[in-house]
Amino acid sequence: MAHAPQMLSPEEYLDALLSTLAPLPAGQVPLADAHGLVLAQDLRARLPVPAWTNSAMDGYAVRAAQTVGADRAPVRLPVSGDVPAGAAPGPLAPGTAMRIMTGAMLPEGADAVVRVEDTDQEPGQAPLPREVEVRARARAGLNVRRAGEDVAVGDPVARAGTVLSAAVLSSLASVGLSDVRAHPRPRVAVVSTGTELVDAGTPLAPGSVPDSNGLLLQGLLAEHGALTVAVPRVGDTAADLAQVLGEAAKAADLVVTSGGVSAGAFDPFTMLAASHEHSSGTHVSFARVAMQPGKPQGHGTVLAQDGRQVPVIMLPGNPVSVLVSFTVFVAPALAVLSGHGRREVTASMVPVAARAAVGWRAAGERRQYLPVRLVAPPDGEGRDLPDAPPWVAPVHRLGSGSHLVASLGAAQALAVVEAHTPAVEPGQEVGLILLTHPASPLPTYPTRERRDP
Ligand SMILES: Nc1nc2c(c(=O)[nH]1)N[C@H]1C(S)=C(S)[C@@H](COP(=O)(O)OP(=O)(O)OC[C@H]3O[C@@H](n4cnc5c(N)ncnc54)[C@H](O)[C@@H]3O)O[C@H]1N2
Ligand code: MOO
Repeated sequence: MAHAPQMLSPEEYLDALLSTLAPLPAGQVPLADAHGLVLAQDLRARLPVPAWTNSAMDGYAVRAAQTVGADRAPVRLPVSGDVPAGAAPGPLAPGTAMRIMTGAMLPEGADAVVRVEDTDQEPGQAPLPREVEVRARARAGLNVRRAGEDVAVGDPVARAGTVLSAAVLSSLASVGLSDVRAHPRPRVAVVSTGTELVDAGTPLAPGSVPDSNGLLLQGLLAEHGALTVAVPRVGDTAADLAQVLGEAAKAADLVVTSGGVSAGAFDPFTMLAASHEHSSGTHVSFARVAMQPGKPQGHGTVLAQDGRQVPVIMLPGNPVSVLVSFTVFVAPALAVLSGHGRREVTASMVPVAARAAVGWRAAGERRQYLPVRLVAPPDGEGRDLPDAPPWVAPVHRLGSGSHLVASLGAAQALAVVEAHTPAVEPGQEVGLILLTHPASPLPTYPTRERRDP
């Protein structure tokens, strides 16, 4: 009798997978194309922010000393000019005020801005008045934004490893940068294996199945900032698989496949590994990982038609296994390719705490990853505590069954239950990994028991 090899823990398998991957080489990228990329250099400000001292309000630039007592007895000042945003004003003549707009450069000699509301002038469009009555006392610095008060030239603004978020990009533009060294977005080919697969919406012949994993993986890749470059489908022969993999890998930094990695008599990856490994240039190894779903896994390299060896991650075919395996293995692999450090990537995988609102069956010797939704706390359970852990419930009464694809859309997160947990009891603490785009609003699947036909 064949003995199954010992199972690896998810951490052991992830470690083995990540040790084969390196960040994609960084290049110069215009800021407009860099959203979501990982910065590959430390950056300092080339401009101060604000670039010049300017007004925080629409109003009148003055010398503060000339407004002393204006709160009790209004002070009338001649208006010597107008400063719209973008203008470079001349100096403020002593004893006068200049009308100024928000963001416009403060004239030399002025040290405060009186809001238009604190004068006799109406806010909004109006011709330049000859005089203004100031009705509030301005202290030096009132409504003035000083040059360099946010950052000065040479101040550090971002470190290598920073994700170029919308806010970071705006900060880099403000300090005078136009492009940065960043790691590119990983280009990924998705390969669905299985002769049973047909396009979504195609009338089903007996035995065939709509290809949902292709769409699932393509969407997950987009949600994780990767580019999908090919989505071929292949039947269950090793020769076809080798050909499709080589073609798909051509424009890719990574190939992700689903299906064909278990013990089935027609599983093409196992056939490929057994018979074609050396002639096809495919080098893959398989593991059994102590997780449910997602036990059979594989990774290695495939020979692309352009001669490169391209990493491949092979996921099991069951759809829930694909979502779970993507979250636990592919997402960290993409993070490493994208330029994140391995230690930081593995640290980010630690689940947060949650509580089970209902009980469910655990997964024996395997760690369970169960699709859940966030629910209201059961009556009387810490509803008012601001930092109370969220409560969760399975999206489906059949729990973590790896085929429950139709209810997967209701999942907001995966509950993580350690191996050898006899069962999850109501109120028990479990781990929680939030999904990238949790479903909202929440359907409940399904509400009634069904009898098998
Ligand atoms: N004797 C054993 N059988 C199985 C074992 C085992 O250890 N011994 N492991 C089971 C586990 S766990 C899993 S997970 C599956 C993994 O199987 P494969 O990776 O070989 O996947 P397939 O057999 O190709 O497909 C499984 C299932 O998923 C459906 N599928 C596949 N691709 C798609 C797709 N693109 N879109 C939608 N659905 C897809 C497929 O039709 C099957 O129903 O093996 C168990 N068996
Ligand atoms: O481990 Mo399989 O992924 O149960 O379904």
